[in-house]
Amino acid sequence: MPSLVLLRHGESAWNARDVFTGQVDVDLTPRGEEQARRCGPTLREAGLLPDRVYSSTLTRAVRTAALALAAAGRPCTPTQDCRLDERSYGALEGLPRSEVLARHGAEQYRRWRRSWDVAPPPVRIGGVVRPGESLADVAARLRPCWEDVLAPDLRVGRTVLVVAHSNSLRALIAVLDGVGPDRVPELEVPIAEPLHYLLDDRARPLVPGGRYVRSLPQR
Ligand SMILES: O=C(O)[C@@H](CO)OP(=O)(O)O
Repeated sequence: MPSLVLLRHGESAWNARDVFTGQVDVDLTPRGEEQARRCGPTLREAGLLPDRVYSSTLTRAVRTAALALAAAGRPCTPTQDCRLDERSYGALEGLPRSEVLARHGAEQYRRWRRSWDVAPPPVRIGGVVRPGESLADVAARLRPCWEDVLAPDLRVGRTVLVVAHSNSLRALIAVLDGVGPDRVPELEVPIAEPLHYLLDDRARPLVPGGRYVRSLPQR
């Protein structure tokens, strides 16, 4: 039966400093590396070693995938797809969350982080303007990745691991589970905790929301 495992990368340097990250390519902290490694045995014990591994193009996701699979005894280089990249947080990237909260207030802060259709403000780098992305924008770029890359692997019964980010995974979950804009704010994806979806042969979830895979207690 097709299995899809979604995994958010381990702690990054900017997660540790509580800074908006978006598409800035920061690396894992030593703690994040350890969190990634711990996912390997968890997947192996759950019988979820993947046939195919996809990640975003950002270092923290690529390295999480590589560290987890090496720790599971199945070293591999993930196939990178930029449609799995974190949302663009535009002008918020690099700002401490506490500063954004204090300057703009709780409601605007919540809209930028967790609404369906409010995009963070654009950022100008050199002469180039990069827009912020709403979750709806992220879902729009993810849908073709789901249809053309992930779902075809799943429909032939493969186990697929996707290593990505807080918001790209929230968008993918919204697409998979058909979560509407009103329930999108409730979606949260914890760091380095594999989320397993068992799917039918048309790659539709058998249990909405999937199930987090926990490691067996240490003996
Ligand atoms: O800053 C970011 O890019 C993301 C992930 O850390 O933040 P949030 O989950 O708050 O949207």
